[in-house]
Amino acid sequence: MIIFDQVSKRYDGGFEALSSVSFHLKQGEMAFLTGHSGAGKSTILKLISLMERPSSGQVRVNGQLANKTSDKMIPFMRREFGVVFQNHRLLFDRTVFDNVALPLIISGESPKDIPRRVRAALDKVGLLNKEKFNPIQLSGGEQQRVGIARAVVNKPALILADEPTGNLDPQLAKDIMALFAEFNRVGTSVLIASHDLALIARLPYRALTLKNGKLIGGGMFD
Ligand SMILES: Nc1ncnc2c1ncn2[C@@H]1O[C@H](COP(=O)(O)OP(=O)(O)OP(=O)(O)O)[C@@H](O)[C@H]1O
Repeated sequence: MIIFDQVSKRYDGGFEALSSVSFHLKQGEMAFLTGHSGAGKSTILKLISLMERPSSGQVRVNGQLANKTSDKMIPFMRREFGVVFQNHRLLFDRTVFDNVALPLIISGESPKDIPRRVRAALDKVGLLNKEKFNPIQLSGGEQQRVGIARAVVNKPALILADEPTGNLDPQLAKDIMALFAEFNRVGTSVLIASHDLALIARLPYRALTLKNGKLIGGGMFD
């Protein structure tokens, strides 16, 4: 699903955020990406989501070589995955329903299919009864669930999450991880950047560990 082969990333200004990173996230696998602040976790997610290009090495997502993807193809490739952010990035002037519908509208989904798809996504995260609410009326955990519904509404093959439990208390963080595990059980690949080492240690998933831009653990294929 994701292959990094000797990937380095040097930002403008010369700072090397990643040095020769290699790993393979298999189709249907769920794994964590961990490491200290500034270790390079977000850089890896940005390379996968084509927000950044590698300085050297190869990034493959779903068989496609990301280095060679033309700008025109990027929106099509991005439909293959859903992204979950720590701060939700929800639109507070729209309802929960409208927030979750947004990716479908952007990808040109037929309007008659949108309500059914949005409600299916809200059902999966347990928020079917909150579709008319404004996100401001929801708790932090519920807002994060709306963000997850929005990420999965396009039925992506891959979910990328950047510190999805960063603002949540331990019980809510556990619930959110259980939700990701449920999507993984039905075949979705999941990669979660997190520095919550206690939570990661309790869960049975591989942890790719970064230190100063180098992968120091979990990078082996099997
Ligand atoms: N656009 C950029 N230009 C220059 N340097 C950058 C840029 N983005 C990130 N960096 C640097 O690259 C390093 C890795 O950043 P990255 O955001 O990948 O770390 P991280 O592990 O996600 O950290 P955090 O847990 O704090 O989010 C940091 O030192 C950061 O300052």
